[in-house]
Amino acid sequence: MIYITRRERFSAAHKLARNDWNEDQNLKVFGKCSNANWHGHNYELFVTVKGEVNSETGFLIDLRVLKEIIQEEAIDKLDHKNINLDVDFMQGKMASTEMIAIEIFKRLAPRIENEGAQLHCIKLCETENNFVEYFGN
Ligand SMILES: Nc1nc2c(c(=O)[nH]1)N=C([C@H](O)[C@H](O)COP(=O)(O)OP(=O)(O)OP(=O)(O)O)CN2
Ligand SMILES: [Zn+2]
Repeated sequence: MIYITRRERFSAAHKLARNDWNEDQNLKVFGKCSNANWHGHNYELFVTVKGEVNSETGFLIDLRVLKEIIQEEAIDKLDHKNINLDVDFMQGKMASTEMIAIEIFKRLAPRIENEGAQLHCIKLCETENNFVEYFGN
């Protein structure tokens, strides 16, 4: 079993607020990230894949293929977008780092399985101080 990781980056806008809560409730829970305070982050995404090395190619997965999958399923959808408003797979969900990581995992896992490997972890850094890791369960 070996692990390989590809890093990508995207910039996106968001806010943290529930439509079914009033301004005070949102402010209390989400603070400066809530209500009218749209703001952006330069996210860093680490996609870690696991599996066996193919003895002929020496590859677990071709990193060019992994790059293409991440680009199509995540970066094209998220980069320079408003996560709350523009991103189809985030509709009806909080635009938190946790939820974005979970949704990215769900989108990438089947594509990576088609390549004969397994998605191990999505690590998503929202700021230089805050990141989440999701392992699929
Ligand atoms: N559990 C979560 N909590 C918070 C999330 C999140 O995604 N999951 N997100 C945010 C906000 O998006 C906010 O923009 C984070 O910014 P901030 O707190 O300013 O983070 P910094 O790392 O830049 O702040 P420092 O105080 O300098 O560490 C809030 N909570
Ligand atoms: Zn934020």
